[in-house]
Amino acid sequence: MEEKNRDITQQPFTSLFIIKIGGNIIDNPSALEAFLKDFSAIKGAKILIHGGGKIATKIGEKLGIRSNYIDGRRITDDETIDLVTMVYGGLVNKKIVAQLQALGTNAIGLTGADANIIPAQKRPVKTIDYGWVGDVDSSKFNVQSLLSFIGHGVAPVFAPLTHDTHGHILNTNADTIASSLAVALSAHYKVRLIYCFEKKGVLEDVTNDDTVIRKLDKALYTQLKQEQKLFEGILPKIDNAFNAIDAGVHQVLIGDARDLIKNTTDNNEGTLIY
Ligand SMILES: Nc1ncnc2c1ncn2[C@@H]1O[C@H](COP(=O)(O)OP(=O)(O)O)[C@@H](O)[C@H]1O
Ligand SMILES: CC(=O)N[C@@H](CCC(=O)OP(=O)(O)O)C(=O)O
Repeated sequence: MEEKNRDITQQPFTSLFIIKIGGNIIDNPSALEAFLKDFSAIKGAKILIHGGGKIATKIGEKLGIRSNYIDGRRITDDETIDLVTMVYGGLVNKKIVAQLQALGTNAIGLTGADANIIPAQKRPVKTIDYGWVGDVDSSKFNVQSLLSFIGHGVAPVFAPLTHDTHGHILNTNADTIASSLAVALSAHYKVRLIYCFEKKGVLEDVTNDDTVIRKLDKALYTQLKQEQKLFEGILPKIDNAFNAIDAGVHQVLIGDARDLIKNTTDNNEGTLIY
């Protein structure tokens, strides 16, 4: 087929890096700058998903909006959804996109509402009312526009926001968006999902960066949880990582944002989930 007639949404089965960056890095300007330089240097298809929970909490405090979390999910009432829409969809997303443009990477900032890429369901109230929090199902994602951006060499940058298809923005955990996008795009690309944070990987001893667990399967995960060596944010991150692997994502890694370049190669650092 002639190149000019090639349907760019029909991708050859090549590699795609889906990279998630968390709040501790975003909140540190020099760490973020170094990370974005490395992200820019990655050749080929790539998507960035950012969090920003820490920044939303800080700005909320200045505005008199208190943050409450249950099981790692922010209780998102009316004023909190406005707060996170401004912080994730505006401040954080647009600053990252502008920095990437300055580094020569053509990026487009998106929420899940844009191009209807991530329709979500407001979490039903059972014992806890999470408010405007969205649960996602990767089989409902509309990835055609994403494929088109990627096919044109544009890197999508996602804020952790989705929508309920009835006009409301929903707050969705960034780790979950990353794993679900990885699943949705695995039909089109060989996906490597990389969770970047401030530690070397999943650690046997959280206070010692020399104790990286290089390979983590479910049996070892269960054992480490029983030994109480894993707690807080790393637990939902690992759960999301296993969900991705179970749903056919080629590779999932949890590692240090500073090791991003190494973690795009087979000579990776960090923790490989399998
Ligand atoms: N064994 C462990 N190895 C690595 N991190 C751990 C471990 N146990 C608990 N953690 C905590 O999990 C945190 C990562 O989760 P989180 O703060 O949600 O990251 P992010 O905001 O980057 O997504 C680490 O900063 C660390 O405090
Ligand atoms: C529902 C829910 O909890 N959403 C998260 C979204 C941000 C996030 O995931 O940020 P990090 O990756 O930096 O933790 C929140 O508002 O904190």
